[in-house]
Amino acid sequence: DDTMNDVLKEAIHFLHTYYEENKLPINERDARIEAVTKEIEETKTYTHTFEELSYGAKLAWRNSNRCIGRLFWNQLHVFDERDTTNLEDVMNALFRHIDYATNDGKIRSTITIFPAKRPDGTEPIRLRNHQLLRYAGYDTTGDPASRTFTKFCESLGWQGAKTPFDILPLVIENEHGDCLWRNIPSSIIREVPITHPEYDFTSLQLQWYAVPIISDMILEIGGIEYTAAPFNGWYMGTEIGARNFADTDRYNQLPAVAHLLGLDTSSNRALWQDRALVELNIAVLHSYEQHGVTLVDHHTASKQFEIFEKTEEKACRHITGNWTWLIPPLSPATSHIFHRPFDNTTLKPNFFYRKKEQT
Ligand code: HEM
Ligand SMILES: N/C(=N/c1cccc(CO[C@@H]2CCNC2)c1)c1cccs1
Repeated sequence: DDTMNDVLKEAIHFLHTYYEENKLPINERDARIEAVTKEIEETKTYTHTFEELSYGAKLAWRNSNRCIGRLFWNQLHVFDERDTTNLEDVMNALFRHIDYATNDGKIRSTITIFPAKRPDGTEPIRLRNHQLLRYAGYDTTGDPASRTFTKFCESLGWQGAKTPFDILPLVIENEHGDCLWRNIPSSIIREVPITHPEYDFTSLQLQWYAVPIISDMILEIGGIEYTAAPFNGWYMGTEIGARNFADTDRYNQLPAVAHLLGLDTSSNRALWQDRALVELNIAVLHSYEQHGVTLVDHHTASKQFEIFEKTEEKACRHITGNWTWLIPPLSPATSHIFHRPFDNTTLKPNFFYRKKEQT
């Protein structure tokens, strides 16, 4: 049937790439393809070797068109948790991911891969969080982006302290719909209080967590969908300073920063929002550096991406990218990215959003 043929087609395409890029013998490739074909005929799916899984996750990162951080695509630590289905064990693997990736501030790019979606479409494990570390959103305080998920957590019995920066619990489910939630041990949570090198920012009472760990995307490798595969890198400063703290439907801090700086916020032409943005982003970069937590500024990140373009060119690989996401939200035209087009073709392996009806 066509699903089986789809998996087979994707599997063969992935295995050709895997064997070619790793300079592995053709006869071994053909033997592997034969074995995989048989396994798919018998079971409608197949099992990746650890090496195939690891390289597939790196390829998915390299193919992520919206990611500016792809220079380091080949440096990804992979935790293989494909045999982990017990909810308590899954929860502990998530705590281990947070701890390993944080590495006392010297962040390590890491992915943990739980069992894949089965041929019948059932998912052994579902992670309900958008990111493993994120702040709760309440009606009048916290992160508005988390309001819906916070209400869901409260419906499970979770109660936050109602501060602007309450770390949400991890919420996971198995195929039977059994749901387990746990607060993350404070010992593995690394956060950075925001200060400014010249101005006194303490009255803003801002902080952010060290490690962004996306936990709601699907990793697809060779036709296999890993629906629970949380991954992290480190932040680019603008994500925190120009979006999370600045967006009016997030922490909306530009007016408070402008007042603290004594700016005239009554006139657009005074560019008070722009001055507030720059100082807020200077504060974020300064604070992470002071606390020894990895963070990249958007100029360095653009330079690194430029090197990535060149290394891909040298490897005779066609680079794909999504211009609208790749340009940084602060001073975008200072980046070379702004001044060139990108082919936004979707290559595989890759990371995908979960389709809405699957929620
Ligand atoms: C190592 C440092 C990294 C940096 C600085 C970085 C930076 C970024 C930034 C700034 C974005 C845009 C996010 C937004 O605008 O909301 C992004 C998107 C993305 N990154 Fe990276 N990244 C890094 C590592 C990784 C890793 C390790 C993976 C996966 C293995 C990854 C996969 C992705 C994906 C899939 C997206 C698009 C997400 C979406 O469509 O919502 N990145 N990255
Ligand atoms: N620095 C990062 N930033 C992000 C990467 C992917 C997604 C996001 C958050 O995306 C949300 C959905 C659209 N914008 C906010 C942030 C990374 C997270 C995990 C690995 S690197």
